[in-house]
Formats: sequence, C-alpha cells, structure tokens
Amino acid sequence: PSSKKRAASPSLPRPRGLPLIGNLHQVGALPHRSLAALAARHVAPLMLLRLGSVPTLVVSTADAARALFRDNDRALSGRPALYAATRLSYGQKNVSFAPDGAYWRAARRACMSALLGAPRVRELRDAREREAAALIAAVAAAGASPVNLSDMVAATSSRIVRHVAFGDGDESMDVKAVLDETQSLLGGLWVADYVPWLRWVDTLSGMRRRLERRFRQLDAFYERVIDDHINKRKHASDEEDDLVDVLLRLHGDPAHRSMFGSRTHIKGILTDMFIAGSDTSAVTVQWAMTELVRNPDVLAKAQHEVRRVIAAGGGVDKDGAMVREADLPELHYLRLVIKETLRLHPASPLVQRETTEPFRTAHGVEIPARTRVVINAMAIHTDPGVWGPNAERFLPERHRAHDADGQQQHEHDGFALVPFGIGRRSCPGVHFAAAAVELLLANLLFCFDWRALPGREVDVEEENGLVDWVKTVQEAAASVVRTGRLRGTDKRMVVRPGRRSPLVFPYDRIWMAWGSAGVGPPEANINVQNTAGVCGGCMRDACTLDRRAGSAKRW
Ligand code: HEM
Repeated sequence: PSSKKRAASPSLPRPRGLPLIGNLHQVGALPHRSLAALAARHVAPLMLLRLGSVPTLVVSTADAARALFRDNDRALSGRPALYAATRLSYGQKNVSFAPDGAYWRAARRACMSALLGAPRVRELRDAREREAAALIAAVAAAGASPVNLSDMVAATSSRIVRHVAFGDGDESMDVKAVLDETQSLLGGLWVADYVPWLRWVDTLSGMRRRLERRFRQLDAFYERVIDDHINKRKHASDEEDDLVDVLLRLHGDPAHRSMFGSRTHIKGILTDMFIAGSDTSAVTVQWAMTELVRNPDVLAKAQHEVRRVIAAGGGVDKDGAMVREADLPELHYLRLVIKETLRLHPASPLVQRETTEPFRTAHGVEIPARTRVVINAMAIHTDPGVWGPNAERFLPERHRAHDADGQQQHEHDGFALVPFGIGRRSCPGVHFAAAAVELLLANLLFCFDWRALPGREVDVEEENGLVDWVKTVQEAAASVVRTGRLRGTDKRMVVRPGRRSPLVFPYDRIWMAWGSAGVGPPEANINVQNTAGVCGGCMRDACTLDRRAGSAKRW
C-alpha cells in the first residue's frame, strides 16, 4: 500500500515504549493488573504493544473480545512458541502449546475421549471421591489446629490428575516442588521470547539450567509411567484404560502412527495434563476458600446449602460422612460461588495466543500473521462497564438469573466471563475441573467450619514471584558488569505478596505470573482453621454437624 493510504488507515492505541524493550517495562509486577491499568489509561479495549521486539495485541474488554473472536476465531487460534513451553512440550508436541493444525486437533480429540469429555469425567467419579475422602481425613487429623489447606488441596488435585490420567500412585517424586518450579519457569520472563538476540541472558541467569533439570525429572517420570503401562498391557491386566493406555493404542495403530508415532508425543500430552490440569483446579479451590473465609455471610449460605441438601437426601451414607458427586447437582449456590471465584480469580488471568494468518478487525485494522495476542481475562472480568461499580466485590448472587426482587438479571455471555478462554482453543478440561472443584469445595464446607486465624486479616492481594523481573534483569546485568559474574539472581528475591510486609521468597517457589496458569492467594491465607475441630470422617463425640444439618445419622 502507498504511504498515503497507510496514513489514512485506522490504527490501534499504541502506548509509547522504550528502545529495545518496547513496553516490557510497563508489564510490571502482576502483568494482568498492570496491563489492565494501561488499557484503562489509554481507553484501549484493544491495544498494540511491543514487548521487546514482539508486536502484541492486548484484549481487555468483553466487547473487544466479542468483536475480535466472533469473526476471526480460527486466525486467533495459534500459540506462540515460547521457549520454556516449547522445551517442556517436547517441541510443541502437546495440546496446549501445539500450533494450530492436524496434530493439535488429533491430540485434543484423544484427550477429550480418554479423559476430559463429560461422559469420561462422570466415569472417573470414584477416583475423585476417594481423593476427596483422603482430603477430609487429612484436615480432620489436624483437629482444631491450623491447617495448610493450600498444600493439601494442591496435593489432592495433582493426585486426582495423576491417578486418572497416568494410573500413577507413586509418591517418590516431590510432585509439588516439581510442579511449582515448572509453573514458575513456564510463567517466567524468558528474554529469548522477547529479545531473541539477548537470549544468552537466560543462560547467565540460570533459568535454562533450572529448566533442563526439571525437564529431565519430568521426562524420567513419564518414561516410568509409559513403561509401567506397557508392562501392564503385556500382563493383560483388566484394569481400566487411562489416558496413557489410549495414547499407547494410538501409538501402535498404523492409522495413527504419523501423529502419535513417537514416545515424545505421549510425553508431550502427559505434560499437558500434569501442568494444565493440577494447579488450575487447586488454585480455584484455594481462592474460593479465601473468599469464603473473608465473606462469612457467603460462607454461611454455601455451608447451609450443602448441609441442607445432604440432610434432605437422608444424610450421610454408611461409608462415611461426605458429599458424593450425586449430590452436586443440587448445590446451586455453590456453583455461583465457584463462578464468582473464577471471575475474580481466573487461574490463567492472561491467555496467550498467536495469529495464524492476517485478518482485519471490525474497525478495519489489519492484524498481521504471527502477532502475539493476550486476552486479559482479569481486565474483562472486572470491567465496571459490564459488571457494575461493584465489579471488584465478591458477590456470587450477581450470577443468579433473577435478583432478590425476582427481576431478571442481565445474563453475561461467554465473552464477559472467560476463565476457560475463548473459542476453539478454549480449555478442554472444564468438565474435569468442575467435577473436582465442586466436590472438594462441597466437602470442605460440609465437613468443617472455617475461619482465618484469629488476629489475621485475610489478604486477597495476589502473590506472584516474578514481580520484579525487570529489576532482576537489571541487577543481573549490573552484576555481570561489576564483577564479571552473575550473582544472586536465581537464589532469592524479594517480592511484595501482601499489603503489609515484604517477604523474602525462595525463588523456586514463586507463583506463576504470565502465561498459562495460576496467580495464587497469598501464603498467609493458607493457614485456616477448622473451628469445629471435627469432621464427617472422624466420628468424634464432639461432632456438631448433626445439630446443624439435623441429619447426620451416624453421630
Ligand atoms: C479451574 C480449572 C481450569 C482453568 C481455570 C483452566 C483455564 C484454561 C485456560 C484459560 C486455557 C487457555 C484457553 C484459551 O487459549 O482460550 C486452558 C487451556 C487448556 N487447559 Fe485448562 N483450565 C482448568 C483446568 C484444566 C484441567 C483440569 C485440564 C486437564 C486435566 C486442563 C487442560 C487444558 C489444556 C490441555 C489446555 C490447552 C487447550 C488448547 O490449547 O487447545 N485445564 N485452560
């Protein structure tokens, strides 16, 4: 096009950046928050940033998402080949990080049929109930002492995924440590992803070494899981097929060999389940509990509902006092609580995509192929234009079809609430996650009474380790210049997890920031107290559940 024509064509707001790093310095401590503020400041539902050398389209309102995705879902369904994601997915050989194409479709279909589709999720009920019972027992064992609910829920969630996807009950690997570190590496800022010619900084900073260590650890774990399954098949075990069995069948089937011909394909998909499946559900339960403890009225209401439903159903069964999956459809208020949790605390606040082909937006702006796209779910979920002036408040009732006066409430569509992403590339694990999150929460509410530790205010400021990465990079560079050596950057760094006091955080326990999963609640919240000091599973004399629920036959 002529320069005259170009000057006349519509354009998007482009906040001014700096040489070399572009707008990277504006990404800040919590990228979803700082990008939302930047979009608001520039009144830019769609804005174009330059992150390092990468043009990035940021989507910050439901209207912008609707206008963009309605006509261009396919063009927006690529994923960028980010450094850590590419390595951990064996060169994008999984669902989450695969480029749009035949392999992505086949892999996603296999996961849906073997593990994630609604019928399969229903069949996996027993495994979830077993893990929920184990969680109750673990909380109960603590009596009225404070419990680290965060760790317990994370362990439960990862056990559910590992058990049903991998048939794995082996506790030899410290799964939490591996997951935490892997998440932080995936969500971390890799200079290679933004300023490719400076990629050596990632080596200097120790990031590559850490990634390789985790990669090898995960690889050995997957190898063991695959070998176990092959042995099991040799011995004609009649155990039910899990995801690994299904993938091995595809692997051995000449019709699918071109897609699933090597072990790396299977391992790539196991990475999907391990990483995308465990933390997201756990973070949702942790945030829900955080908000419930902060909002005692909501807590009381949700608790009353679950106890009433169990009472109406004849109370707890003879196998123990817990909510079963069959009870979940009756827990309408609990589902509102979860929806509101996903609105205010989406486990993946920023969804990353890449355009696969050029297209024109509704306003006529030309978007080239290979533009990075960031959907800011947090900005969309807290837009006062859509969610009202109280958008920041935790109000499950806002999702009701009718308000307290019986008036029909505005129903929000799939562009105003996007915790599972948008369109053909959205999360395939939604049924799997919903089943686990509802069951775990229902049981935590049914079996225990909760409150924050006395004297400790519940903090909802998000915790995120890679807060000050610009500073880290600057310090690293300064250290190299000063001493010729890189020091200190991969050991400990100071983050500000809450309003009150800065904490020193071990760098390898940081929360995920930027990318696929999980900005978690502050560590301070994880110690919550079960004030009744009893639970459905423990059958202590002092149990008060029967008085409240009027039904707990067993006591
Ligand atoms: C509350 C729990 C969860 C949340 C909030 C969540 C959220 C998301 C989001 C936002 C995406 C990106 C979607 C997009 O690009 O539009 C995603 C993708 C994905 N999720 Fe989830 N997720 C959850 C649970 C799970 C579970 C339990 C699994 C599997 C066991 C899973 C597997 C995946 C996979 C494989 C993808 C990649 C999809 C693709 O690229 O085609 N997720 N998830």
